[in-house]
Amino acid sequence: MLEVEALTKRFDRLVAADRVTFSLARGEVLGFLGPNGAGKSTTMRMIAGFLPPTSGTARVCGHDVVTAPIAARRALGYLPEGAPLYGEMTPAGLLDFVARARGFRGAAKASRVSRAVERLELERVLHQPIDTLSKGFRRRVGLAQAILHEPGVLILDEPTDGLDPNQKRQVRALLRELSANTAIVVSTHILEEVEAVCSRAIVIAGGRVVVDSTPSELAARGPLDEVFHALTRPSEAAAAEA
Ligand SMILES: Nc1ncnc2c1ncn2[C@@H]1O[C@H](COP(=O)(O)OP(=O)(O)OP(=O)(O)O)[C@@H](O)[C@H]1O
Repeated sequence: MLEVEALTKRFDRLVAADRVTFSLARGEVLGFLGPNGAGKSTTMRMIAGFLPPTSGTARVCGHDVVTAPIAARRALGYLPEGAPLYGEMTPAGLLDFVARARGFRGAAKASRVSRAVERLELERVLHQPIDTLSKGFRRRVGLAQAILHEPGVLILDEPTDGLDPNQKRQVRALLRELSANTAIVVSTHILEEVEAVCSRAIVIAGGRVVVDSTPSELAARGPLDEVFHALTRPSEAAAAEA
């Protein structure tokens, strides 16, 4: 479903993502872990077609993000960091707009929108401007637009950021449900989230993949926060890469 090949992004002298390589099958939920500035968002933005790679590429359901960006975007749902949305629109208006942009009309459009509204429990805020919603609801509107067309690949940049514990649990359950037919990449700072929803875990530090493993293999190395700390210290990251 998703193949990422030596994806690299340079910003002047900084290499924000350095030959990031992995692939992901349907049914897998990949936790993308790493400290602030590790290169997670940069990598996700390149996969989602929002940032051109300096070199390397990714294929979404077989479509190359560099040479076939429109086909790749059709097959992908993306929740950007912070979920920038059109604040003056209502969730109802935004989801209608997104469904139209995705090519749905009439009854198909209505059913896609109502399914997304139901899954993210947006009924009671549907007609309120997005700017006036709580952070958690804005995040849920962002998730609703990402899953509306039931894409083969979902790229979610910190999907549970700003959600209260009940909402976190609901979103994690939704991700498990969606994963049956989807390959999902989730970036997070929350280590227990990786154990709760992910079948794979990649740790990225200094733009490089330092571990590609499973949450249980990581947990077997010791308490997850200590393992994470050890892996992402600059000297350890360099050693793991060497
Ligand atoms: N447009 C840009 N121009 C210059 N540098 C950038 C740009 N975007 C990101 N960077 C830099 O690239 C590096 C990786 O940033 P990125 O946002 O990918 O990290 P991250 O792992 O997502 O961090 P966080 O967990 O804080 O969201 C950082 O040093 C960041 O400052």
